[in-house]
Amino acid sequence: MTWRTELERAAARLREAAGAADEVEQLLRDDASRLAATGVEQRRSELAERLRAAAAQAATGWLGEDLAAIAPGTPVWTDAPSTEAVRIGTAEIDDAPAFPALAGLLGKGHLVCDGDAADPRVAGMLQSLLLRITAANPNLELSLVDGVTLGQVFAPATALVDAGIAGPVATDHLALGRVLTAAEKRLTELRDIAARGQSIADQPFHLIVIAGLPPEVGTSMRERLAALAHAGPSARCHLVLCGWKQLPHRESLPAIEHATYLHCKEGEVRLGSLPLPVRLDAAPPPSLVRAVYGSRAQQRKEAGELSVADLVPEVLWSASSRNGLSTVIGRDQAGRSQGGDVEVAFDDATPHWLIGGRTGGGKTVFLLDVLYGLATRYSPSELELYLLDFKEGVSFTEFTPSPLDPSWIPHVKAVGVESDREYGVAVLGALRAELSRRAGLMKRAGATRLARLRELRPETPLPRIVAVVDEFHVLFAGNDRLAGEAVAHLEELARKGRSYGVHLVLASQTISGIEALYSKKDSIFGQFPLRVALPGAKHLLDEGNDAADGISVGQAVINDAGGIKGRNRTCRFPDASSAEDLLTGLRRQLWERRDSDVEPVVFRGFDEQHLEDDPRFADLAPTHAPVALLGRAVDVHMSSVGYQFDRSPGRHLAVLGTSAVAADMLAAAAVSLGRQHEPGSVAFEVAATAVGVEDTARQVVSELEAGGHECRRLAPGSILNAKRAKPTYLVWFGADGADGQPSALRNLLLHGPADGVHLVGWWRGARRFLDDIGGSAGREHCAGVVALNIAGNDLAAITGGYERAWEARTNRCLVIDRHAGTQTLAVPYVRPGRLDGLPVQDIPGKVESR
Ligand SMILES: Nc1ncnc2c1ncn2[C@@H]1O[C@H](COP(=O)(O)OP(=O)(O)OP(=O)(O)O)[C@@H](O)[C@H]1O
Repeated sequence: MTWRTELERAAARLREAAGAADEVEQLLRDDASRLAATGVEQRRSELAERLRAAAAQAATGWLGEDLAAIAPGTPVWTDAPSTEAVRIGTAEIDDAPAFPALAGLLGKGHLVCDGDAADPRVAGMLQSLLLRITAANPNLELSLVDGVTLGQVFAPATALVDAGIAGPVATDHLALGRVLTAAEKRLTELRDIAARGQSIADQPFHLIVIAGLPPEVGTSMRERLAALAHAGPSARCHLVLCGWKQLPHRESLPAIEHATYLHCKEGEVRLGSLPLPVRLDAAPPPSLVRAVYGSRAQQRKEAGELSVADLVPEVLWSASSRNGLSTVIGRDQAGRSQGGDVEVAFDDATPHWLIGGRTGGGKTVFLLDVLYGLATRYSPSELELYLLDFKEGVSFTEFTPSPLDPSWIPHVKAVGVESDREYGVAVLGALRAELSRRAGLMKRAGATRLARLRELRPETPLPRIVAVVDEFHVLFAGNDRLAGEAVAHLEELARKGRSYGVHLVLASQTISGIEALYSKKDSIFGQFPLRVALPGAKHLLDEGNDAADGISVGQAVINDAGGIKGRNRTCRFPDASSAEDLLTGLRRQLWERRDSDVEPVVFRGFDEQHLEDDPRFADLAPTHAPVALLGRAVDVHMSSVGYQFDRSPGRHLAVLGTSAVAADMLAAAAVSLGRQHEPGSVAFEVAATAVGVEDTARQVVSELEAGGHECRRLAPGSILNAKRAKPTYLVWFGADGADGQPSALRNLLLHGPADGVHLVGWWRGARRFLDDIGGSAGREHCAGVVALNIAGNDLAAITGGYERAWEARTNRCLVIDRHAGTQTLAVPYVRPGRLDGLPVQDIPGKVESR
């Protein structure tokens, strides 16, 4: 074969590679006549020059220039290149560089090399090729496989892996198998799109770079590779396949179609049928690598992420919740080029959500994103929020007023922070009652859907309700009565909420604990089609759906079909915790638009409750049915808890327990009663026989006197035999032992109410109290009992009821009215700072020891 024929072939290959060699061919044709006339040397150098020029046209800039000559600050390309050729080395004539050796890759075919990355020439070429392709293609997905150097050859590309442009480097045949499976799946998807007549031109190229095959790779995997090579180019999938060589005693290698072959011999590398040896490109300079990969990673980060501001719609409160609620939550990596925004919805298809992730996995941030997204789209007449958090933390406090910022999110009706299980159950119970109310409304209106009811009853506010329960598994802790109630409420809400516009979001670090506890798992959790798996989520997606295994903080797998495979969307969601100023501004904006000044109820498990803050206390006025205010109920609205006095038998009140909180409760009772009587119509008597109550007693006296009441201090020995000429409240701090006159006490309990004489007393010992009132026979004579730190058994002995389940604990009391048949768990009224000042052993919660 003549030199000229060879070069013509070379030109043909160049054209194949670059699609730009027409010109080269033309040049060769034009020169044919002159070639004969001039010397070989000159002809060679002329041709080399022309080929150099043609190659420079076919592969410009990042694709063709000498990487060592490119400045690190050179920008990567923002538009896809118009040519398919990429330089892999330099063709040499007589050991001197002649012109760039190109291969057609993205948009064209594959590059196959019999050497692998264990050969430094191949390693260098791979590194420079990867850099060129990355710098030139803004829309690229990479899969990196290295079965020969354990990923070493791709170490410079770590930034691409971190940014999600490349998957983690596959170093064994199993990982290679996963890469192939994913590529085959993508291929099918793109082919389907194309088959529907839609363009795939704006889909990213997928380049699989195999630096060397893992040793275990067998026939079937080689055949899969060949099949992928066959079908790949039409679906924008290309291969750089190194280490593709016949092994001794193995069956023959399948052919790789659409490929340019690179043969690495001992001292020489040949590219396709180019008649010249090729010196493969060396590894690029590290500074260039850092600059290119860093800037691509940054671009990917910016393109793949929504900011918190992107969660907010252009116009606030303009959406209708008639058919459901939805908000954007993040951006989908794969769908980036098509916008890729991921929305989540509460609608007929996904009425309830389940969110899982390990501690620090981003649950709180995800919830904040969702809640701000919803609260900015829907007005409070379209959406109400109930937020419960069972962990120690501050997740939802930002929706509520604080001393520094009086604003709140107007959709929020109730927030539980470090909630009691009782509070959680109370909120769920209230939502269930709302469900029933809506069911009644629908029946009467003849509607079967919320949307229809809203049409028929436009005057009735029927917002959708979203209840978020963070760390919901706490509700089930204990497997007791409360857990049973919680399950019953959740089941009902999950089953019927869809029809009535009540939606649940349950978030937890794990649901495995609950699975073990409740065989009803399927019936409950089957009702939660939307699954949000954050890093470390366990048992949230179907078995075998491992989409959440590799995600990092800030990413979520959203699955809208109960966790089944094939319905995952992995997205990035913005970090609300880093946008405090923006969120504060938003909260203010929403707050200023509110049409009600009713603040959300905030239940903070460990907050003190004070009588002075009770709106009911401020409204007290003289009445015939006075009520001693004692605390705030652990219910949705934290309603005030009182004990009513009238002239029926047994209307006395005993506060039981060693805690000093009892003295404060007596004070709250006395002061609130004082407000409900005209001065002079009743007398107050105050006895302080317990140690350490003198201050409180004195304060009660002075407050009652300030209210115009007659108020007598009684000394020990004279407490029960004082003459009472008018209705009287005997407020007794430390009634244990009945001042040595148990029979006088029983007499007072028995006959007092008829004359308007009532005892409001504190007994430190529960059994002492029972003895003083005459044992179980005397129960009927004191209908009001407040349990502080007393044991459940003792309480049951006093009431004759079933209060054995009572568990005394910090800052809680049980208010029992035996006549009304009520038992109310409450937070007792205390003097401000009381809990801070109490020694630990005196805080109610420590059951008295006997
Ligand atoms: N989308 C995100 N982007 C970047 N960082 C995030 C993102 N989400 C969360 N983080 C980071 O992770 C930290 C923990 O997140 P978050 O408080 O939401 O976790 P959590 O799952 O609620 O944890 P815990 O249950 O322990 O409270 C945040 O302070 C933030 O720094």
